[in-house]
Amino acid sequence: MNQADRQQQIERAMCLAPVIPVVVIEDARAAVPMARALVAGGVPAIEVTLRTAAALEAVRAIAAEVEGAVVGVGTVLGEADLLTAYDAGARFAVSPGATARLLDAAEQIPLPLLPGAATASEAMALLERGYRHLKFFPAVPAGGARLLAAWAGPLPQLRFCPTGGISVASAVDFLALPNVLCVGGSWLTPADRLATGDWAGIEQLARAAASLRP
Ligand SMILES: O=C(O)C(=O)C[C@H](O)[C@H](O)COP(=O)(O)O
Repeated sequence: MNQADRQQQIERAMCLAPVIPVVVIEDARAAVPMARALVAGGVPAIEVTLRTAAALEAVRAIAAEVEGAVVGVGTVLGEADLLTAYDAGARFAVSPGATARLLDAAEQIPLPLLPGAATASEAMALLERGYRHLKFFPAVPAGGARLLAAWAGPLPQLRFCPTGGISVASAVDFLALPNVLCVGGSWLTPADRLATGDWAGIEQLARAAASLRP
């Protein structure tokens, strides 16, 4: 898989809905009903962070059992994370930043990577390596929609998924920008709703997120 194919695949995932939910899953048994609720609400691309012991089992279950879901893996820090994500059936990987070692590894694995950038120099370095789709992280603390709007002039080739500190209110500001395809956020899958199995509540949050694009 070449970089152009990877970029096309990641763009497809980013365009499925205005929001990619960023999930921290503690109990893998919640994965399938949670993903079904998100898909039913109109939010099919789901990022499961590698921050918990249950994450990979959750990715495996969603990939195998949830029709319509496009599951990705987040908090990817190195080659081992990329390999385990690929083996678990992930369709894309997301990293908070980028290192040369991570990018070298990503070129060896047929799994599209959405790498994080927070400065113009980081974004330019990724553009040099063929990345046109980036995560902007941490979106709100790093400068919010005003910073991304400022990048649209000198870096018009880049498209972003801002993530980090985004709420429903700030999502609207980001989604109005020409260089934003979607935003990422944890607000669709709150820990308490996952713990109590409130799938109807998660579907409702997904439905509201799916209708966010102006
Ligand atoms: O895990 C990763 O790879 C990250 O980069 C961090 C996530 O993007 C944020 O944790 C999003 O969470 P909220 O800020 O609560 O919406």
